[in-house]
Amino acid sequence: MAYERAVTVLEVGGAVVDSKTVYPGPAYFVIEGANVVRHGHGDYEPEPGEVVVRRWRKRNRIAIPGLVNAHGHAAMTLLRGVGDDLPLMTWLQERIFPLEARLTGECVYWGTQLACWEMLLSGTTAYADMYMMMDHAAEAAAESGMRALLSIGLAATDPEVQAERLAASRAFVLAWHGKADGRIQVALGPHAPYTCPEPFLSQIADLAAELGVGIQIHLSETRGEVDQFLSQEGLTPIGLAERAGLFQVPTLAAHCVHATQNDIEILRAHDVRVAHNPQSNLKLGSGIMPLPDMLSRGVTVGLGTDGAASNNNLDMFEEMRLAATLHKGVREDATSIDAATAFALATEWGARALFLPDGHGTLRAGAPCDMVLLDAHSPHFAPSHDLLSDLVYAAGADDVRDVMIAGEWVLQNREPTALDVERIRFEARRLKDLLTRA
Ligand SMILES: N[C@@H](CCSC[C@H]1O[C@@H](n2cnc3c(=O)[nH]cnc32)[C@H](O)[C@@H]1O)C(=O)O
Ligand SMILES: [Zn+2]
Repeated sequence: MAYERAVTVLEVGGAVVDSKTVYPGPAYFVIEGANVVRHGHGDYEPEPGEVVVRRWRKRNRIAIPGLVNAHGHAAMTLLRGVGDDLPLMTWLQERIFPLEARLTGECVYWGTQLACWEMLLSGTTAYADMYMMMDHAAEAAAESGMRALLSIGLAATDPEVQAERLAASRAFVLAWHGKADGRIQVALGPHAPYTCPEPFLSQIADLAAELGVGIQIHLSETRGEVDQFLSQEGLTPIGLAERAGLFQVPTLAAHCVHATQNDIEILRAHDVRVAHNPQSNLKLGSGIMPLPDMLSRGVTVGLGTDGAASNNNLDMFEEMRLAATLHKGVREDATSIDAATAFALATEWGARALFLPDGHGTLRAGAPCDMVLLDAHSPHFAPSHDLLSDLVYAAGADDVRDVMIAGEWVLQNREPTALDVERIRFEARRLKDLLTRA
Protein backbone atom coordinates (compact mmCIF):
# COMPACT_ATOMS: atom_id res chain seq x y z
CA MET A 1 0.00 0.00 0.00
CA ALA A 2 1.18 3.49 -0.87
CA TYR A 3 2.10 5.47 2.23
CA GLU A 4 0.47 8.84 2.70
CA ARG A 5 2.10 11.99 1.44
CA ALA A 6 0.96 15.53 2.27
CA VAL A 7 0.74 17.47 -0.97
CA THR A 8 -0.28 20.91 -2.16
CA VAL A 9 -2.40 21.08 -5.30
CA LEU A 10 -2.19 24.15 -7.52
CA GLU A 11 -4.74 24.39 -10.30
CA VAL A 12 -4.11 26.85 -13.11
CA GLY A 13 -6.86 27.82 -15.54
CA GLY A 14 -4.69 28.95 -18.45
CA ALA A 15 -1.88 27.43 -20.43
CA VAL A 16 1.48 26.25 -19.11
CA VAL A 17 4.70 27.12 -20.91
CA ASP A 18 7.70 24.99 -20.13
CA SER A 19 11.00 24.98 -21.99
CA LYS A 20 9.94 25.40 -25.59
CA THR A 21 6.51 23.76 -25.25
CA VAL A 22 3.08 25.29 -24.67
CA TYR A 23 0.57 23.00 -22.92
CA PRO A 24 -3.05 24.14 -23.19
CA GLY A 25 -4.82 24.65 -19.85
CA PRO A 26 -6.36 23.93 -17.47
CA ALA A 27 -3.55 22.20 -15.63
CA TYR A 28 -2.74 21.08 -12.13
CA PHE A 29 0.52 20.75 -10.25
CA VAL A 30 1.04 18.43 -7.31
CA ILE A 31 3.67 19.91 -5.02
CA GLU A 32 5.39 18.05 -2.20
CA GLY A 33 7.68 20.16 -0.05
CA ALA A 34 9.59 22.40 -2.45
CA ASN A 35 9.14 20.25 -5.56
CA VAL A 36 6.62 19.57 -8.28
CA VAL A 37 6.06 15.81 -8.04
CA ARG A 38 3.70 15.56 -10.98
CA HIS A 39 1.39 17.64 -13.12
CA GLY A 40 -1.36 17.02 -15.58
CA HIS A 41 -4.02 18.42 -17.84
CA GLY A 42 -7.57 19.09 -16.66
CA ASP A 43 -8.88 18.64 -13.13
CA TYR A 44 -6.78 17.23 -10.34
CA GLU A 45 -7.28 13.50 -9.81
CA PRO A 46 -5.72 12.19 -6.61
CA GLU A 47 -3.27 9.35 -6.77
CA PRO A 48 -3.08 6.70 -4.06
CA GLY A 49 -1.30 8.04 -1.00
CA GLU A 50 -1.76 11.75 -1.83
CA VAL A 51 -3.33 13.71 1.00
CA VAL A 52 -4.17 17.23 -0.14
CA VAL A 53 -3.32 19.63 2.67
CA ARG A 54 -3.48 22.85 0.64
CA ARG A 55 -5.31 23.58 -2.57
CA TRP A 56 -4.92 26.73 -4.65
CA ARG A 57 -7.23 27.51 -7.54
CA LYS A 58 -5.85 30.15 -9.90
CA ARG A 59 -8.37 30.42 -12.70
CA ASN A 60 -7.24 33.19 -15.05
CA ARG A 61 -3.57 32.47 -14.96
CA ILE A 62 -0.85 31.34 -17.35
CA ALA A 63 2.00 29.43 -15.69
CA ILE A 64 5.68 29.76 -16.63
CA PRO A 65 8.88 28.79 -14.83
CA GLY A 66 10.41 31.60 -12.77
CA LEU A 67 12.80 33.83 -14.69
CA VAL A 68 16.50 33.72 -13.79
CA ASN A 69 18.52 36.93 -13.69
CA ALA A 70 22.03 35.67 -14.42
CA HIS A 71 23.98 38.83 -13.60
CA GLY A 72 23.61 41.82 -11.35
CA HIS A 73 24.49 43.89 -8.32
CA ALA A 74 21.25 43.87 -6.36
CA ALA A 75 21.89 46.68 -3.89
CA MET A 76 22.77 49.05 -6.73
CA THR A 77 19.03 49.79 -6.82
CA LEU A 78 19.98 52.54 -4.36
CA LEU A 79 22.15 54.06 -7.10
CA ARG A 80 19.50 53.86 -9.83
CA GLY A 81 19.94 56.90 -12.06
CA VAL A 82 23.45 57.79 -10.84
CA GLY A 83 25.83 58.66 -13.68
CA ASP A 84 23.54 57.98 -16.63
CA ASP A 85 24.87 58.47 -20.15
CA LEU A 86 28.53 57.80 -19.38
CA PRO A 87 30.86 55.03 -20.61
CA LEU A 88 31.71 52.17 -18.23
CA MET A 89 35.04 53.36 -16.85
CA THR A 90 33.96 56.98 -16.31
CA TRP A 91 30.66 55.82 -14.83
CA LEU A 92 32.40 53.42 -12.44
CA GLN A 93 35.38 55.52 -11.42
CA GLU A 94 33.87 58.99 -11.26
CA ARG A 95 30.29 58.35 -10.19
CA ILE A 96 29.75 54.85 -8.80
CA PHE A 97 32.90 53.99 -6.81
CA PRO A 98 32.83 57.26 -4.77
CA LEU A 99 29.23 56.62 -3.73
CA GLU A 100 29.90 52.93 -3.09
CA ALA A 101 32.67 53.95 -0.70
CA ARG A 102 29.92 55.46 1.50
CA LEU A 103 27.63 52.42 1.48
CA THR A 104 26.91 50.79 4.81
CA GLY A 105 25.54 47.37 5.70
CA GLU A 106 22.05 48.78 5.99
CA CYS A 107 22.34 50.26 2.48
CA VAL A 108 23.19 46.82 1.14
CA TYR A 109 20.38 45.22 3.13
CA TRP A 110 17.64 47.65 2.02
CA GLY A 111 19.02 48.00 -1.51
CA THR A 112 18.84 44.22 -1.86
CA GLN A 113 15.31 44.11 -0.45
CA LEU A 114 14.32 46.76 -2.98
CA ALA A 115 15.88 44.64 -5.73
CA CYS A 116 14.05 41.50 -4.55
CA TRP A 117 10.73 43.35 -4.52
CA GLU A 118 11.34 44.62 -8.05
CA MET A 119 12.50 41.22 -9.28
CA LEU A 120 9.50 39.38 -7.83
CA LEU A 121 7.12 41.89 -9.41
CA SER A 122 8.69 41.15 -12.78
CA GLY A 123 8.62 37.37 -12.43
CA THR A 124 12.21 36.63 -11.41
CA THR A 125 12.71 33.80 -8.93
CA ALA A 126 16.50 33.39 -8.94
CA TYR A 127 19.31 35.87 -9.40
CA ALA A 128 23.07 36.27 -9.36
CA ASP A 129 24.58 39.04 -7.25
CA MET A 130 28.16 40.25 -6.86
CA TYR A 131 28.55 43.08 -4.38
CA MET A 132 29.95 44.08 -1.00
CA MET A 133 28.96 43.58 2.65
CA MET A 134 27.30 40.45 1.39
CA ASP A 135 26.15 39.13 4.76
CA HIS A 136 23.55 41.89 4.61
CA ALA A 137 22.64 40.96 1.02
CA ALA A 138 22.31 37.31 2.02
CA GLU A 139 20.01 38.15 4.91
CA ALA A 140 17.81 40.26 2.64
CA ALA A 141 17.69 37.55 -0.04
CA ALA A 142 16.92 34.81 2.46
CA GLU A 143 14.06 36.86 3.92
CA SER A 144 12.57 37.66 0.51
CA GLY A 145 12.09 33.96 -0.29
CA MET A 146 14.17 34.24 -3.47
CA ARG A 147 16.88 31.95 -4.77
CA ALA A 148 20.27 33.61 -5.19
CA LEU A 149 23.88 33.02 -6.18
CA LEU A 150 25.86 35.48 -4.07
CA SER A 151 29.49 36.60 -4.23
CA ILE A 152 31.63 39.13 -2.47
CA GLY A 153 33.03 41.31 -5.26
CA LEU A 154 36.82 41.07 -5.09
CA ALA A 155 39.01 43.88 -6.36
CA ALA A 156 42.50 44.34 -4.84
CA THR A 157 46.06 44.88 -5.93
CA ASP A 158 47.77 44.92 -2.51
CA PRO A 159 48.68 41.36 -1.38
CA GLU A 160 47.66 42.05 2.21
CA VAL A 161 44.27 43.33 1.12
CA GLN A 162 43.96 40.34 -1.22
CA ALA A 163 44.59 37.91 1.64
CA GLU A 164 42.05 39.70 3.81
CA ARG A 165 39.45 39.58 0.99
CA LEU A 166 40.07 35.86 0.43
CA ALA A 167 39.57 35.19 4.13
CA ALA A 168 36.30 37.15 4.06
CA SER A 169 35.16 35.19 1.02
CA ARG A 170 35.96 31.89 2.73
CA ALA A 171 33.96 32.94 5.79
CA PHE A 172 31.05 34.03 3.58
CA VAL A 173 31.00 30.63 1.83
CA LEU A 174 31.04 28.80 5.16
CA ALA A 175 28.30 31.02 6.58
CA TRP A 176 25.88 31.06 3.65
CA HIS A 177 26.50 28.39 0.99
CA GLY A 178 23.42 26.12 0.90
CA LYS A 179 21.55 28.13 3.55
CA ALA A 180 17.86 29.15 3.58
CA ASP A 181 16.81 25.59 2.67
CA GLY A 182 19.36 25.60 -0.14
CA ARG A 183 17.99 28.77 -1.77
CA ILE A 184 21.26 30.62 -1.16
CA GLN A 185 24.37 29.51 -3.02
CA VAL A 186 27.72 31.26 -2.80
CA ALA A 187 30.43 31.68 -5.44
CA LEU A 188 33.68 33.62 -5.36
CA GLY A 189 33.49 36.93 -7.16
CA PRO A 190 36.66 38.35 -8.70
CA HIS A 191 35.32 41.62 -10.13
CA ALA A 192 37.33 41.66 -13.37
CA PRO A 193 40.86 41.10 -14.72
CA TYR A 194 41.41 44.88 -14.67
CA THR A 195 40.80 45.02 -10.91
CA CYS A 196 42.32 41.62 -9.95
CA PRO A 197 45.94 40.91 -11.00
CA GLU A 198 46.54 37.46 -12.48
CA PRO A 199 48.17 35.87 -9.36
CA PHE A 200 45.13 36.99 -7.34
CA LEU A 201 42.82 35.38 -9.93
CA SER A 202 44.79 32.14 -9.54
CA GLN A 203 44.48 32.25 -5.75
CA ILE A 204 40.74 32.82 -6.08
CA ALA A 205 40.45 29.81 -8.40
CA ASP A 206 42.37 27.65 -5.92
CA LEU A 207 40.14 28.72 -3.07
CA ALA A 208 36.98 28.04 -5.12
CA ALA A 209 38.28 24.54 -5.94
CA GLU A 210 39.09 23.90 -2.27
CA LEU A 211 35.65 25.05 -1.12
CA GLY A 212 33.79 23.35 -3.98
CA VAL A 213 32.10 26.55 -5.20
CA GLY A 214 31.97 28.38 -8.53
CA ILE A 215 33.16 31.79 -9.65
CA GLN A 216 31.46 34.81 -11.18
CA ILE A 217 33.42 37.57 -12.91
CA HIS A 218 33.07 40.37 -15.50
CA LEU A 219 35.00 39.57 -18.71
CA SER A 220 35.60 41.45 -21.98
CA GLU A 221 32.91 44.02 -21.33
CA THR A 222 34.43 46.86 -23.39
CA ARG A 223 36.74 47.13 -26.37
CA GLY A 224 39.09 49.23 -24.22
CA GLU A 225 39.47 46.37 -21.73
CA VAL A 226 40.31 43.89 -24.49
CA ASP A 227 42.79 46.27 -26.15
CA GLN A 228 44.50 46.91 -22.82
CA PHE A 229 45.07 43.19 -22.18
CA LEU A 230 46.10 42.48 -25.75
CA SER A 231 48.77 45.16 -25.60
CA GLN A 232 49.97 44.38 -22.05
CA GLU A 233 49.71 40.59 -21.98
CA GLY A 234 49.24 39.54 -25.60
CA LEU A 235 46.04 37.83 -24.46
CA THR A 236 42.37 38.76 -24.30
CA PRO A 237 40.79 38.99 -20.82
CA ILE A 238 39.15 35.61 -21.50
CA GLY A 239 42.50 34.13 -22.53
CA LEU A 240 44.09 35.58 -19.39
CA ALA A 241 41.35 34.16 -17.17
CA GLU A 242 41.99 30.76 -18.73
CA ARG A 243 45.76 31.07 -18.15
CA ALA A 244 45.12 32.07 -14.52
CA GLY A 245 43.27 28.77 -14.03
CA LEU A 246 39.90 30.37 -13.39
CA PHE A 247 38.07 28.02 -15.73
CA GLN A 248 39.27 24.98 -13.76
CA VAL A 249 36.24 25.67 -11.56
CA PRO A 250 32.68 26.31 -12.77
CA THR A 251 32.63 29.92 -13.93
CA LEU A 252 29.89 32.38 -14.81
CA ALA A 253 31.31 35.19 -16.96
CA ALA A 254 29.27 38.36 -17.33
CA HIS A 255 29.17 40.31 -20.61
CA CYS A 256 31.84 38.78 -22.96
CA VAL A 257 30.76 41.53 -25.37
CA HIS A 258 34.07 41.58 -27.19
CA ALA A 259 34.73 37.83 -27.17
CA THR A 260 36.71 36.76 -30.24
CA GLN A 261 36.06 33.51 -32.11
CA ASN A 262 38.99 32.01 -30.21
CA ASP A 263 37.56 33.29 -26.90
CA ILE A 264 34.24 31.61 -27.71
CA GLU A 265 36.13 28.35 -28.25
CA ILE A 266 37.81 28.78 -24.83
CA LEU A 267 34.44 29.41 -23.19
CA ARG A 268 32.91 26.35 -24.85
CA ALA A 269 35.85 24.05 -24.08
CA HIS A 270 35.70 24.88 -20.35
CA ASP A 271 31.89 24.99 -20.19
CA VAL A 272 32.05 28.59 -18.94
CA ARG A 273 28.56 30.02 -18.52
CA VAL A 274 28.01 33.46 -19.99
CA ALA A 275 25.58 36.10 -18.74
CA HIS A 276 24.33 38.28 -21.61
CA ASN A 277 23.21 41.73 -20.42
CA PRO A 278 21.99 43.49 -23.55
CA GLN A 279 20.36 46.50 -21.88
CA SER A 280 23.39 47.34 -19.73
CA ASN A 281 25.76 46.86 -22.67
CA LEU A 282 23.68 49.27 -24.75
CA LYS A 283 23.28 51.84 -22.02
CA LEU A 284 26.99 51.97 -21.19
CA GLY A 285 27.82 51.98 -24.89
CA SER A 286 29.88 48.82 -24.43
CA GLY A 287 28.75 47.09 -27.62
CA ILE A 288 26.77 44.05 -28.67
CA MET A 289 27.73 40.55 -27.57
CA PRO A 290 27.95 37.89 -30.32
CA LEU A 291 25.03 35.88 -28.94
CA PRO A 292 24.18 33.97 -32.15
CA ASP A 293 27.82 32.83 -32.41
CA MET A 294 27.92 31.76 -28.75
CA LEU A 295 24.75 29.71 -29.16
CA SER A 296 25.74 28.11 -32.45
CA ARG A 297 29.05 27.07 -30.86
CA GLY A 298 27.27 25.51 -27.88
CA VAL A 299 28.13 27.96 -25.09
CA THR A 300 25.63 28.03 -22.18
CA VAL A 301 24.21 31.55 -21.96
CA GLY A 302 21.82 33.14 -19.47
CA LEU A 303 20.31 36.64 -19.50
CA GLY A 304 20.92 39.33 -16.90
CA THR A 305 20.01 42.90 -16.16
CA ASP A 306 23.30 43.92 -14.50
CA GLY A 307 22.87 46.48 -11.70
CA ALA A 308 20.01 48.97 -11.60
CA ALA A 309 22.46 51.83 -12.17
CA SER A 310 23.33 50.60 -15.67
CA ASN A 311 19.95 49.36 -16.89
CA ASN A 312 18.02 51.04 -15.02
CA ASN A 313 15.57 48.34 -13.92
CA LEU A 314 15.66 44.64 -13.12
CA ASP A 315 12.98 43.56 -15.59
CA MET A 316 13.78 40.25 -17.28
CA PHE A 317 10.85 40.60 -19.70
CA GLU A 318 12.66 43.56 -21.23
CA GLU A 319 15.90 41.60 -21.32
CA MET A 320 14.23 38.68 -23.10
CA ARG A 321 12.68 40.90 -25.70
CA LEU A 322 15.93 42.77 -26.25
CA ALA A 323 17.89 39.52 -26.63
CA ALA A 324 15.36 38.40 -29.24
CA THR A 325 15.29 41.66 -31.23
CA LEU A 326 18.75 43.25 -30.89
CA HIS A 327 20.64 40.59 -32.81
CA LYS A 328 18.05 40.55 -35.59
CA GLY A 329 18.66 44.25 -36.09
CA VAL A 330 22.43 44.35 -36.06
CA ARG A 331 22.76 41.22 -38.21
CA GLU A 332 19.92 42.20 -40.53
CA ASP A 333 18.58 38.70 -40.00
CA ALA A 334 15.09 38.23 -38.56
CA THR A 335 15.71 34.50 -38.03
CA SER A 336 18.40 35.24 -35.44
CA ILE A 337 17.37 34.31 -31.81
CA ASP A 338 13.70 33.28 -31.92
CA ALA A 339 11.21 33.74 -29.08
CA ALA A 340 11.55 30.19 -27.80
CA THR A 341 15.32 30.59 -27.53
CA ALA A 342 15.07 33.90 -25.69
CA PHE A 343 12.58 32.34 -23.27
CA ALA A 344 14.85 29.33 -22.70
CA LEU A 345 17.83 31.63 -21.99
CA ALA A 346 15.78 33.45 -19.35
CA THR A 347 14.66 30.22 -17.65
CA GLU A 348 16.34 26.81 -18.03
CA TRP A 349 19.62 28.11 -19.40
CA GLY A 350 19.77 30.84 -16.80
CA ALA A 351 19.41 28.19 -14.12
CA ARG A 352 22.38 26.32 -15.61
CA ALA A 353 24.31 29.57 -15.68
CA LEU A 354 23.72 29.85 -11.91
CA PHE A 355 25.08 26.29 -11.43
CA LEU A 356 21.63 25.10 -10.30
CA PRO A 357 20.95 21.35 -10.66
CA ASP A 358 19.06 19.95 -13.66
CA GLY A 359 15.36 20.69 -13.66
CA HIS A 360 15.70 24.21 -12.22
CA GLY A 361 14.24 26.75 -14.62
CA THR A 362 11.54 24.27 -15.70
CA LEU A 363 8.23 23.05 -14.28
CA ARG A 364 9.10 19.38 -14.81
CA ALA A 365 8.22 16.72 -12.27
CA GLY A 366 11.08 16.52 -9.79
CA ALA A 367 12.04 20.18 -10.21
CA PRO A 368 11.60 22.77 -7.46
CA CYS A 369 8.33 24.63 -7.83
CA ASP A 370 9.63 28.06 -8.89
CA MET A 371 6.64 29.32 -10.87
CA VAL A 372 5.27 32.60 -12.14
CA LEU A 373 1.58 33.09 -12.84
CA LEU A 374 0.59 35.71 -15.40
CA ASP A 375 -2.77 37.38 -15.95
CA ALA A 376 -4.37 35.31 -18.73
CA HIS A 377 -6.83 38.20 -19.31
CA SER A 378 -4.07 40.69 -20.16
CA PRO A 379 -4.43 42.22 -23.64
CA HIS A 380 -0.93 40.87 -24.34
CA PHE A 381 -2.35 37.34 -24.45
CA ALA A 382 -5.20 38.16 -26.84
CA PRO A 383 -5.97 36.59 -29.19
CA SER A 384 -2.81 34.47 -28.75
CA HIS A 385 -1.69 32.86 -31.95
CA ASP A 386 1.48 31.70 -30.24
CA LEU A 387 1.96 31.98 -26.49
CA LEU A 388 5.77 31.85 -26.61
CA SER A 389 5.67 34.77 -29.02
CA ASP A 390 3.27 36.66 -26.71
CA LEU A 391 5.55 36.06 -23.72
CA VAL A 392 8.68 37.41 -25.40
CA TYR A 393 7.39 40.04 -27.82
CA ALA A 394 4.22 41.34 -26.15
CA ALA A 395 4.07 40.57 -22.42
CA GLY A 396 5.69 42.58 -19.66
CA ALA A 397 6.30 42.68 -15.95
CA ASP A 398 2.81 44.17 -15.44
CA ASP A 399 1.32 40.82 -16.43
CA VAL A 400 2.89 39.07 -13.42
CA ARG A 401 0.37 38.26 -10.69
CA ASP A 402 1.72 35.53 -8.41
CA VAL A 403 5.11 33.96 -7.79
CA MET A 404 5.93 30.71 -6.01
CA ILE A 405 9.47 29.73 -5.03
CA ALA A 406 10.34 26.32 -3.62
CA GLY A 407 6.61 25.59 -3.23
CA GLU A 408 5.83 28.75 -1.21
CA TRP A 409 4.06 31.90 -2.35
CA VAL A 410 6.40 34.88 -2.35
CA LEU A 411 4.08 37.16 -4.33
CA GLN A 412 0.29 36.97 -4.36
CA ASN A 413 -1.76 39.38 -6.44
CA ARG A 414 1.41 41.48 -6.78
CA GLU A 415 1.89 41.73 -3.01
CA PRO A 416 5.12 40.22 -1.66
CA THR A 417 4.33 37.85 1.20
CA ALA A 418 7.61 38.38 3.06
CA LEU A 419 8.68 41.93 2.20
CA ASP A 420 7.45 45.12 3.81
CA VAL A 421 7.23 47.34 0.73
CA GLU A 422 6.27 50.55 2.55
CA ARG A 423 9.32 50.16 4.73
CA ILE A 424 11.55 49.40 1.73
CA ARG A 425 10.46 52.61 -0.03
CA PHE A 426 10.95 54.63 3.13
CA GLU A 427 14.45 53.22 3.75
CA ALA A 428 15.48 53.66 0.11
CA ARG A 429 14.62 57.38 0.25
CA ARG A 430 16.26 57.83 3.65
CA LEU A 431 19.48 56.07 2.54
CA LYS A 432 19.62 58.00 -0.72
CA ASP A 433 19.58 61.25 1.28
CA LEU A 434 22.30 59.89 3.55
CA LEU A 435 24.49 58.79 0.61
CA THR A 436 24.20 62.00 -1.35
CA ARG A 437 24.56 64.45 1.55
CA ALA A 438 27.68 66.59 1.13
N1 LIG B 1 34.88 47.48 -5.33
C1 LIG B 1 34.44 46.43 -4.40
C2 LIG B 1 34.17 45.11 -5.04
C3 LIG B 1 33.34 45.13 -6.28
S1 LIG B 1 31.64 44.69 -6.02
C4 LIG B 1 31.06 44.71 -7.68
C5 LIG B 1 31.33 46.01 -8.39
O1 LIG B 1 30.93 45.89 -9.74
C6 LIG B 1 30.55 47.18 -10.15
N2 LIG B 1 29.82 47.08 -11.41
C7 LIG B 1 28.51 47.22 -11.65
N3 LIG B 1 28.23 47.01 -12.93
C8 LIG B 1 29.39 46.74 -13.53
C9 LIG B 1 29.76 46.45 -14.88
O2 LIG B 1 28.95 46.38 -15.81
N4 LIG B 1 31.06 46.23 -15.12
C10 LIG B 1 32.00 46.29 -14.14
N5 LIG B 1 31.69 46.56 -12.87
C11 LIG B 1 30.41 46.78 -12.59
C12 LIG B 1 29.75 47.68 -8.99
O3 LIG B 1 29.58 49.06 -9.03
C13 LIG B 1 30.61 47.21 -7.84
O4 LIG B 1 31.54 48.17 -7.48
C14 LIG B 1 35.43 46.28 -3.29
O5 LIG B 1 35.26 46.96 -2.31
O6 LIG B 1 36.37 45.49 -3.39
ZN1 LIG C 1 28.03 43.71 -13.55
